[in-house]
Amino acid sequence: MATSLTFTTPKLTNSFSSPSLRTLYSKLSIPLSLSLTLSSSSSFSSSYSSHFLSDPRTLTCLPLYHRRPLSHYRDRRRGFASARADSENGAETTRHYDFDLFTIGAGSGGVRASRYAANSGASVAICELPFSTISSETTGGVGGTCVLRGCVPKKLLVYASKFSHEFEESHGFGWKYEAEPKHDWNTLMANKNAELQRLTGIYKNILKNAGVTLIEGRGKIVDPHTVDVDGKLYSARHILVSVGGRPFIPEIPGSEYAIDSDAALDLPSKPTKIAIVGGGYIALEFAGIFNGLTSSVHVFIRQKKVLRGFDEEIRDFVEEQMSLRGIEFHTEESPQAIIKSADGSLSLKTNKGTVEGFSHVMFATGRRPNTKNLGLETVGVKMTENGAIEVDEYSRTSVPSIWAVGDVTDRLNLTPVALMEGMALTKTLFQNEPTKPDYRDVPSAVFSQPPIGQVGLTEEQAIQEYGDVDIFTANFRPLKATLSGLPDRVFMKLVVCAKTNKVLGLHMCGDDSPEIVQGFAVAVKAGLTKADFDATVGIHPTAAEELVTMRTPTRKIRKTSEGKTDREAKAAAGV
Ligand SMILES: NC(=O)C1=CN([C@@H]2O[C@H](COP(=O)(O)OP(=O)(O)OC[C@H]3O[C@@H](n4cnc5c(N)ncnc54)[C@H](OP(=O)(O)O)[C@@H]3O)[C@@H](O)[C@H]2O)C=CC1
Ligand SMILES: N[C@@H](CCC(=O)N[C@@H](CSSC[C@H](NC(=O)CC[C@H](N)C(=O)O)C(=O)NCC(=O)O)C(=O)NCC(=O)O)C(=O)O
Repeated sequence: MATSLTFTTPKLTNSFSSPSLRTLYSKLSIPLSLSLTLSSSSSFSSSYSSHFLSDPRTLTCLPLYHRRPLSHYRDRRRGFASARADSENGAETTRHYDFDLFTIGAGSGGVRASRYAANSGASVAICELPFSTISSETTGGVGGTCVLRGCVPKKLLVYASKFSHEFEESHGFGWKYEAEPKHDWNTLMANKNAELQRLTGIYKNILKNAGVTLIEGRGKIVDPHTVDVDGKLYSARHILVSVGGRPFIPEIPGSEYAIDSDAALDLPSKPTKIAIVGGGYIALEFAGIFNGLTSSVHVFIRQKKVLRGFDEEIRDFVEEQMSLRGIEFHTEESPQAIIKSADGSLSLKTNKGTVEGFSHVMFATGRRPNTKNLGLETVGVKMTENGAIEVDEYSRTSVPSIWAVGDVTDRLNLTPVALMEGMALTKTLFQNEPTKPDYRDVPSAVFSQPPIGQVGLTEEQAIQEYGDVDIFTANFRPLKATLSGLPDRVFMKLVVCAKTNKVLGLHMCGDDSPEIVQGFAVAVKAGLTKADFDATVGIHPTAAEELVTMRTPTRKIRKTSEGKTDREAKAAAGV
């Protein structure tokens, strides 16, 4: 994480590459008196690129400048004056660059920043490796992790796998089948891959329509304003690194037999029995996918519980519900070796013993920033120990003309956060509006089965930060389970500040949690109180209505005079 950095805040940089001042004024038909005033800022010429001027849509708009009040020009001058400070950043204001922005990596953050920069009038290029479902040093694809190897294909597989539970549920509602429904893996893979091809095409079009130049190849930074793509050099006033991350597999004997999440999304055949190492988002999501598709699933976690960092009750609840669906959890077991038998099956040796007979062993042990061979060390971009690019609050690296967004910075590794960072960067660089991404109350979901949705503080974080909190919980059997006869339950929790009545956190595990929590995240982000929740009428019968009908606190946690919570005080006193 880059929180301890003290880089300077970015200068306002209305920084477009530069046609000559005189030509620009004549094209804009700005009166000489005004142009003289403007020229005193010395950087108006750097405000619009040749691309901007050659765009016919732009030229038809230019006379509008005549009609703008003088204050408009004064405001712009403020921006341009600070653009002069670019020279302090190593960007020569008089130098012509091929592009205002050159982005390396066309994933969520890179695409978002590039197309919004282009929409703001900047000339933009983006480079990306050729498409493949599995990423490598030479393959990637426009769309990046989310679209090609993460959120999207994962969610398609989640949808595929949910049917088996629904078939089971259906019996209690009177459905009978002559034979058990069968799943065809090849159909799923073919349809999923066709969708990925469609999406990468859509993203190429999105870039094209925004006027972004797409260059296929591997980008490498050679100096603070130059990127080499497979031997061809491109200069840019700003360089954005948005290359994301890659799955990380710890080196243990036999790790070459293990698959990662890229491979797990594109297997030639369905696993019969799979070991999944790790207890994070990816591990739980794939455990649900393969369990739903009727593989035998074993999850190995080195902690006592899954999902470190999540609310403790949610951690317990999801593990219990997943176990009830047939997933076997091996807790406090660390992998030591993978052994391949003569029949091709795999065994996983851990600190507690060996489990045999796996067709696949998958590691979901985190992801690492993709910062190798990018030339970052050569130009002096600072990185953390795990290879993440260090950035300030505006996504600026230690080299002033180089910026980074998304997973490569290892801040909050979620697609919507990368989008937010990309948007903020565009505003900072090309809209005269320095903008910091806002990481408060970012909601997130785990598409496990059942899924989790959460926003705001966990109970543990709230106690730490506020001391006195009221906890409201609901743990119930949803209506559907009454006839399905399955042991499915739903858990919900509201964490409320005892002093202000503000809802500090909201957590849910059960069907539709991500969809429900997205809506409630607005309320939490807006700082609404428990009284506001109570004043909202429920929608009946839904699971979500519980969130506005939890009247009595499950527990009230209060700091004692020694600064301990009631709970800690009782534990210390042995009661
Ligand atoms: N739905 C979503 O929004 C999704 C988001 N993501 C994002 O992708 C990123 C990567 O996800 P994921 O891979 O699940 O990573 P996480 O960091 O969430 O989880 C990694 C898991 O692997 C364990 N682990 C790490 N190293 C080892 C090791 N050497 N041996 C055994 N266990 C190990 C960790 O244990 P321990 O807790 O002890 O460190 C942890 O349980 C996350 O940052 C997440 O934000 C991914 C998928 C979906
Ligand atoms: N919420 C929908 C998501 C569907 C969706 O957004 N699909 C995306 C692809 S995956 S999502 C990939 C991700 N897009 C988004 O997250 C879009 C989010 C929202 N629409 C927004 O504009 O903020 C991204 O990488 N964005 C970069 C950028 O927008 O610049 C798409 O392009 N669909 C077109 C189609 O299907 O025809 C669902 O769950 O069904």
